[in-house]
Formats: sequence, structure tokens, C-alpha cells
Amino acid sequence: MAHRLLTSPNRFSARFAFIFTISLSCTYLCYSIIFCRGTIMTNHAYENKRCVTSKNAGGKKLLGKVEEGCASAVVDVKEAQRDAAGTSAAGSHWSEGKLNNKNISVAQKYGNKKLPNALIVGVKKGGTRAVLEFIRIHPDVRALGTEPHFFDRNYDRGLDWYRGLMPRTLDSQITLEKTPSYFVTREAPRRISSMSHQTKLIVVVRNPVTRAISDYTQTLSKKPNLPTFEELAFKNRSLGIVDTTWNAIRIGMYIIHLENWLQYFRPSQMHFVSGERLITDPAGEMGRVQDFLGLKRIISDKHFYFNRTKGFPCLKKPESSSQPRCLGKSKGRTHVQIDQEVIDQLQDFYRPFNIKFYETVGQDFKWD
Ligand SMILES: Nc1ncnc2c1ncn2[C@@H]1O[C@H](COP(=O)(O)OS(=O)(=O)O)[C@@H](OP(=O)(O)O)[C@H]1O
Repeated sequence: MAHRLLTSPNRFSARFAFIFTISLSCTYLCYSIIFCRGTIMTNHAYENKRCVTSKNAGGKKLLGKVEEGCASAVVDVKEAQRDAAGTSAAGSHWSEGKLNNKNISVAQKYGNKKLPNALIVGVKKGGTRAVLEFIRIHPDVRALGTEPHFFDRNYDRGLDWYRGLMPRTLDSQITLEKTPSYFVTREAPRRISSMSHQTKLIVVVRNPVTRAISDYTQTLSKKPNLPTFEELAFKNRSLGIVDTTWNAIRIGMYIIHLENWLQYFRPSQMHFVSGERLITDPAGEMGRVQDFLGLKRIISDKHFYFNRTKGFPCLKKPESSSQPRCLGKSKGRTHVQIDQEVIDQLQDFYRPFNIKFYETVGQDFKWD
């Protein structure tokens, strides 16, 4: 009895110590599970989901502060809304995709925000979104999903602001952004070369007449009361005098803009993608883009399928998703119907500009 009385406090503390240890272990176990899941889920796809819901982060007007880590993954909200899912099944082996996701999470953890080494500078309605979405599946490329408009509208915000928008990259990775209006911005080449003489420039060009109609179709979808294409395109239609002050016409005079770029950059720093071939042979065009960027050719035929409903090539598996995906509804719209006579007049107008452009870049884009 005396023995029992003596040992009962000891037993009590032993029991207490046992329960305390068990509950401590359980807490630790739960914490570890939650924490590890959190770390594993910090991949690009997850960030996309997190960021895309933030209204401040999206939109073409990328103004103000962008949340740390979101800028890289954010898909322009408008863009994301436009980008409807593809309809065909994929069913292809995707080892690079896995590698890419791994690279992305490593970059997010250990990488740094750097100024871009490459830019898609134009042209509007040339196919710039397709090139950006296609090239960003490469594991050595990280791209900003939105158009930052730094070298045209936001230059006063300074390089630190611009750098802050960029995705984190490892030293081996290329940082890329696209803003198609740079190509026709007078100050853009000088500003870009003062950031770095080494910047690689990608220009996606397309038949200037089709490009103008595409541009007009887009504006009309936002402003239904717009004058007709013919009214805007000509100062005097019967005399065939084209209105070169109309942006939709002016953008397509590629040689004029190119001459401005060539005052600051060597031709070898510029790569021209054919907007037409990008649709008929996306793998071929992307092969040349990879060569230009000094990347191993990883993006190939097996990454694309032709979606008959969309009428365009789509990705079997884009960077941020495991699902096949086509670009959105604003890419590949049905164009406004334009008289063949008007088209011929504009073809005639652009011909001398096109020829000079072909000679300068050393490529025939066959727009005639
Ligand atoms: N794979 C694929 N899917 C959909 N669309 C494709 C693709 N490849 C090129 N294109 C062409 O891209 C045109 C839009 O060009 P941009 O992305 O440069 O437009 S924008 O300036 O960013 O608004 C868009 O122009 P429209 O056909 O006039 O809509 C397409 O013709």
C-alpha cells in the first residue's frame, strides 16, 4: 500500500509524459503534411490559379504593384477569358512538360527576377500570342503572360519596376516578354538598346493587308459604330490614295519601322517569324525561334495538333496545364468581309514596302 502511494505520482507523470509526447508527435506530423503539400503545390499551374483570380493582377493595363510571384504566372485575365479550351484529345508522351514544371518550381524557389534577354516586339495581330504560348513550354524559357508595355507606355516607371514584373529565372533560363506595340513605337529601339545591346528581338509578321483587316475586326468588336474599313483605309478610294495615318495601315509598312530598329540593333539580333507559316507549320517556325534564342530544339511536331473546330494548331499540353489548349476566341476570329477590289488596291499599295522589307531581312514572305 505504502509502495503504491509512493509510486502513483510517478505513474501519473509517466502517463502525462506519454500523452504529451504522442500529441506533440501528432501535431508535428500534421504540420509536416500540410507544409509539404504547400511546397509541392507551389508549381506554376497552382500559381496561375491563385493569381488569375486576382483582378488587380490581370488585364492588359498592367499598372501598379504586382504581387510577388504572381507576375510570372498571371495570364492576362482578358486573355485567359478569351482562351477557350481545345476540343481534341491529346494523348502524347510529354516528358519535357514534367521537366518544365520541375524547372519552373525550382526557378520560383531559387531563381531571380531579371530584365528580359529576349522580347517579342511585334507586330500587332501577327501571331505574337501564339509564339509566346508556344515558346514558353520550353524548360529554358520563362515568360511574362501579360503585356507590360514598358518601352511604350510605362517607361517612366523605371527598370526596377519592369524587372519586378518578371518571372524568377535560373541563370540558364531566358526571360521573355511580349508587347506587340513596341515594333511601331519610335522610342522603343533606343530604350531597349539602352537596357541591353544584347537583347534578342522577335518580330512576327503577317501579310499587311490581312493584318489590317484583323486589326479592324478586333476594333469593330469593341466599337460597333466604327466607320467601314474602306472609309478608314482610303483618303480617296477612286484615286487609290491610302490613308497612311490610320494605324491599321501604318503598322503594316514594316520596312519603315524596321529601319528605325536597325539604327540600334544588328540584323542578327532580330528574328522574323512568318505569321502564315506559324499556322501551317508551327513546329518548323518554332524550331527556328529556338535556334535564334540559342535553345536546344525541344518544341517539335509532337507538341501540336490541328484543332479542326478552331481551324488552328493548338498545344497538346501548354506550360501551365496538363490539358490540351487552343488560343482564345480573340485569336483566329472570322474577319469582316472586304471587297476583293479593296484588297487588291491595298496589296498594290503595300507591294513596294514589302519588297524592300524582304530585301532587308533576306526572306521572301510571299505576300503577293
Ligand atoms: N495557333 C494559333 N491559334 C490562334 N491564332 C493564331 C495561331 N497562330 C497564329 N494565330 C494568329 O494570331 C493572330 C493574333 O495575333 P496576335 O496574338 O499577335 O494578336 S495581338 O496583337 O496580341 O492582339 C490571329 O489573328 P486573327 O486570325 O485575325 O484573329 C491568328 O490568325
